[in-house]
This record gives sequence, C-alpha cells and structure tokens, in this order.
Amino acid sequence: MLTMENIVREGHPALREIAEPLSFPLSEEDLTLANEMMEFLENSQDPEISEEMGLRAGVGLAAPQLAVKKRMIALLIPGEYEDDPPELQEVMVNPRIVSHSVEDICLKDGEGCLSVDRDVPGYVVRHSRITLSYQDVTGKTFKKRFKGYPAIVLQHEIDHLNGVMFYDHINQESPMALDEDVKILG
Ligand SMILES: O=CN(O)CCNC(=O)c1cccc(Cl)c1Cl
Ligand code: NI
Repeated sequence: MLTMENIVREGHPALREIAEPLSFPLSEEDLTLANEMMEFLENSQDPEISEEMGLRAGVGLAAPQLAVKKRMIALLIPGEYEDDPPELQEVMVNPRIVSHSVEDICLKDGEGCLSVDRDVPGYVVRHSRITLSYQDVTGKTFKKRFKGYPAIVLQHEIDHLNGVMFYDHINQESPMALDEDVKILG
C-alpha cells in the first residue's frame, strides 16, 4: 500500500527525466503498480483513510512520482455530487496527446502537486480540449477526447512523464497574468 513516503519530492531526478514506454503484456510488477496507484488515489480521497494515513488528496498520479520512470498514470476524478460515480477513473499506459484545441484553459485556483511541498500560486495555462491515445493495462488501445477539468488533470499527469512540473507553465514575472482568451475554470 502506497503512502506519502513513496512519493518523491522536487529535487528528485525522476521528476525531471523522460519516462520509458511500457510494453505488453505488462509484468506482474507493473500490474501491481497500476493497482497501487489507483488505490492510493482512492485512499487519498477517503476522509477516514486519508486522515489515518496522513495522505494529501490527489486526483491523479504519475509513476515518476514514485521514482518509477515508466509511462503510466492513474486518474480518479470525482463526480459532481457525493454519491455520483467518478467523472474519470482510469489507469492509462503510454498516453499521448494526438491533437488539441487552440483554445487554452486554466484553473482559477492554480494547481498543486504531491511532489511539491509548497504552494505555488499562479495560472497554469493548458489546452482546453485534448484527444488522447492510450492503452489500458490489458494493452487495448483507446483514442478519446477530454475537455475541462479532466483535460487539465491529464495534462498535469502527462507532464510528469516528460519531466515537466506544473509551475514550469506559470509566468514567473507575473503569475496571475493571463491572455484575454484563456478560459478560467472555477
Ligand atoms: O500529479 C498528480 N499529483 O501531484 C496529485 C496532486 N495534485 C492534484 O491532484 C491536482 C490538484 C489541482 C490541479 C491538478 Cl491538475 C491536480 Cl493533478
Ligand atoms: Ni503532480
């Protein structure tokens, strides 16, 4: 079971390297990794378990955050209301953005990262819509379109596979500066 101790923090080389694609069939080790990453997200979003284990909540996780330089990400984006099913619950292998909107988007309150133990204020500008090609843990290939919050989270996770941190996208001179046609998601 993964805890915060398994998550490497900024300064660890794994966060600034390019992760390697996985080949199929996945090894037992890689299948276990996929399950543990999803379990961590579920635990991190459970009020009792997260309290007990001292977990910071996350809606996504990338293998390099566990010092595993493989192109695997897990997403657990809750539904709008408490009892709704998740908006997105998926482990994606070798995800690749095949196309994206011209339009950009950002979250009103910026982004956070389990590998960053500090608040870094500022707008993180991302594509508002993406078409993603990826494989599931069985190797089946999918091509799906995402927009809004799921698209933002997916780009945050795919950045981790390419050694990019969310604050790399923030305008250092003026973190709250924003081009007029960037959509702000509240
Ligand atoms: O890489 C994944 N993490 O670091 C998990 C913690 N961060 C979040 O859940 C988070 C919070 C706000 C905006 C975005 Cl886009 C994300 Cl991803
Ligand atoms: Ni992160």
